[in-house]
Amino acid sequence: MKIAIFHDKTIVLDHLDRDKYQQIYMAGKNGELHCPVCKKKVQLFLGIQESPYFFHIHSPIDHCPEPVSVDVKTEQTQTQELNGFQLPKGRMITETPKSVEVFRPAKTIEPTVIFTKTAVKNSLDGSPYLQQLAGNGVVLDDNQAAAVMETKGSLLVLAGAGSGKTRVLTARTAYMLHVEQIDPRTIMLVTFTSKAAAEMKSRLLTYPNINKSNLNQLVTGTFHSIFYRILMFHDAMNWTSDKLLKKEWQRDRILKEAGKELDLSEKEFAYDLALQQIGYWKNSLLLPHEVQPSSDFEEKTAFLYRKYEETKQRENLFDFDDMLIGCYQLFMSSPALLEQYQNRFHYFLIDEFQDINKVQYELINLLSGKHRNVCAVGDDDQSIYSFRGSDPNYILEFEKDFPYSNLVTLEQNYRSSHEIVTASNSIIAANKMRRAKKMNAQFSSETPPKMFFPFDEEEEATMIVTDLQAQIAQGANPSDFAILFRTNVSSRAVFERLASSNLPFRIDLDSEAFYDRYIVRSALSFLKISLNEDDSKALADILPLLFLKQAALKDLKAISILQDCSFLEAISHYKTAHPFQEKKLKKAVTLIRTLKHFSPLTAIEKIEKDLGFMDFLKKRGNESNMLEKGSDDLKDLKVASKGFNSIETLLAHADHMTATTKEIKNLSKHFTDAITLSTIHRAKGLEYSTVYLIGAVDGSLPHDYALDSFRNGDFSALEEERRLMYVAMTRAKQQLYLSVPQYRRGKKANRSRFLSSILSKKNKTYFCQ
Ligand SMILES: Nc1ncnc2c1ncn2[C@@H]1O[C@H](COP(=O)(O)OP(=O)(O)OP(=O)(O)O)[C@@H](O)[C@H]1O
Repeated sequence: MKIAIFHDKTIVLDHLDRDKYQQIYMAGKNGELHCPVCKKKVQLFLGIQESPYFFHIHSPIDHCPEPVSVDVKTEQTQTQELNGFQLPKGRMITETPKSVEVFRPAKTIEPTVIFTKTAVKNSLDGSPYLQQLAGNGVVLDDNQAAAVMETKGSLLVLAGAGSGKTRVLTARTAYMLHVEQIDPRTIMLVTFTSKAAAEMKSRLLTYPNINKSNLNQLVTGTFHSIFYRILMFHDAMNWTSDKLLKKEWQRDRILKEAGKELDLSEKEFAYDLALQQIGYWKNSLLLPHEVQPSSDFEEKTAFLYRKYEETKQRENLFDFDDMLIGCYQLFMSSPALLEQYQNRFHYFLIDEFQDINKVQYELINLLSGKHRNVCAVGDDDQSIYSFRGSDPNYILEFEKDFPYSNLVTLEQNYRSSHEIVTASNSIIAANKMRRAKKMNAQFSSETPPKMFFPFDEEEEATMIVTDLQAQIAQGANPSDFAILFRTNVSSRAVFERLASSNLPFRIDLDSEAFYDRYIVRSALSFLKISLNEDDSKALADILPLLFLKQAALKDLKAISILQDCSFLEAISHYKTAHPFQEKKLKKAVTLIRTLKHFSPLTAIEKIEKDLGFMDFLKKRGNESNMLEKGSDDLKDLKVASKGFNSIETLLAHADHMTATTKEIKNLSKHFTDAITLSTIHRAKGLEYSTVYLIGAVDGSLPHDYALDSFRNGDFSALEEERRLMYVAMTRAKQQLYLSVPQYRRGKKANRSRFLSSILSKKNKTYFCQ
């Protein structure tokens, strides 16, 4: 049914402005929509699989006939007869749509190549042990078997997405232990996470002829855990765990202390980004005196880096990066010790080699100096950690440092359908810096990937949650689904929609809740103090935005007592050395007072423009976090605020969401069957039956900062973004949905430039924006 009644107005979907769909959807949820025929409650279906329609809440099968077409130009006076039914009088809210935008149905991404199952030879005659493994369900194809059995000399296993890296590494270890009878103490097996190491060990235990005592002698773990053990063994006094700066806030505290010397504001300077930059320098083996800053931000950060290292040294502390640098320095300063370890380790197996950084690479280079038996397993197309110092060049130029090494390429993708694999292949093929390879799928699915076109982030969230609800109602398990996004902040709308549904979901947020973010909180504090002029927390939050120091807080409180006025009023009496500033403060107070009379969106726009929030953000400039810019937070807040009629309801919602985020962060760890909400980075190595990738538009994926670098002539960041899209797409086994919202952060968005390669010529015309 395409017609419904909203209060006394008739809504005809085909004539409804695109930006109103979400509002009407919410009206339906709130019981404000009615059937024009039977007058019972209806809701708007806003999903991915079908175009929107109204449905009766209590009977999914519409029993009322659709009234015939409505003449939208007719101004209705009393009543109107439609198909024999009387429709309520009243004006239609949709007579002339503002925009010509119509709902675009989801688009199927047809594969460009027809599926032909590649005959995969399972190398059973190669080795009786591999036959035994196959008997145990661990079948290996020819290339996998080669990667398992080539144990002498260095080997690069270029393993495409879903090609069975883990299976290969585990089988290779078993093969070395059982068939080649290699002493487990001479093998070092490095994984990307300690969970991966534990999983590999427990899998190995199920393999024939592998016993626990053998496994216990194997040196396994992450780079950090392995090299920390070496340090502890040789210099336990200086490396006890109580000296480790485990938490980010501990490192942050040292940095902020150092920042006082430069008069850097705790709130305004992006200390999180500075910590990340310091980690990058350390992982690239750049000591403080070797850093060559290329911007004002880097200059300040280089100063903080020097101070940070001095503090650690003085207080005898260390951080995670020091574990690797410390070990590297230990080997460099003690050739005898290095030789001892070179004699000890004969074999190195390194997983996720594409994410190796300089210090890790140098350590392996040093330790393998004698035997050169390095087996590196990785996929250059999945290198996504350059901000931490990882560099795909190590995999691209492996043969340079390990001459005479062998290469095995794993191109069978056992995870994803042919339709997903071909789409992913087309996308990644556009990267220049990569080793050529092409994945082949093992099965075809009935359901090729789909692109869908929500109006904006809000509708995107609604459409996904509607789809999830339908699929779970039909028997799918919540854990089959993942919703992936580029940055934490882009998960806001979908988080909110899931939180108000009854679907179980988990989220691994490594940042604060959206409404707790500095810029968002500050903007909301203006609204709070407008409602309650004595809100001291809100007062403290807005001071930097009024270009006042925190020290002013005490004075303002004193003024409010002495002059018996509110905290807000006190600002207008505040004396500074500059009359022009005092005048500005007075004007600001008048403006803040008026905010409560506006809608949340208008009020935020006033904060942005009339209160000089935008100037503040500009001044913050490149010190703000590159990835999650403050000005973007304000845009996101404006999108979120559109759904609220009053400032009170927006503020209540923000409080509720902040509390819910904390609750879900804690609770969701215990959920075993839940939908996953995750950044693409965190989803690396994982797989799900169905993946929804949100925000497949320029500015989101690829991220704005990569587009900026590209404009400045550097294409490497853009290539990393393309790899991120590739990683996201290849997490899906059966079904992949790419969301291309038409508006993002209140502005018209262009579909991600990466998608061009999966659109046929016809489709390209269709998508021209
Ligand atoms: N020879 C094989 N036959 C059938 N299934 C296989 C084979 N090898 C691996 N698989 C299966 O394929 C899936 C993907 O394997 P795995 O997770 O090891 O891939 P990966 O190379 O680590 O992927 P990615 O790098 O994309 O995370 C797993 O479900 C695994 O059990």
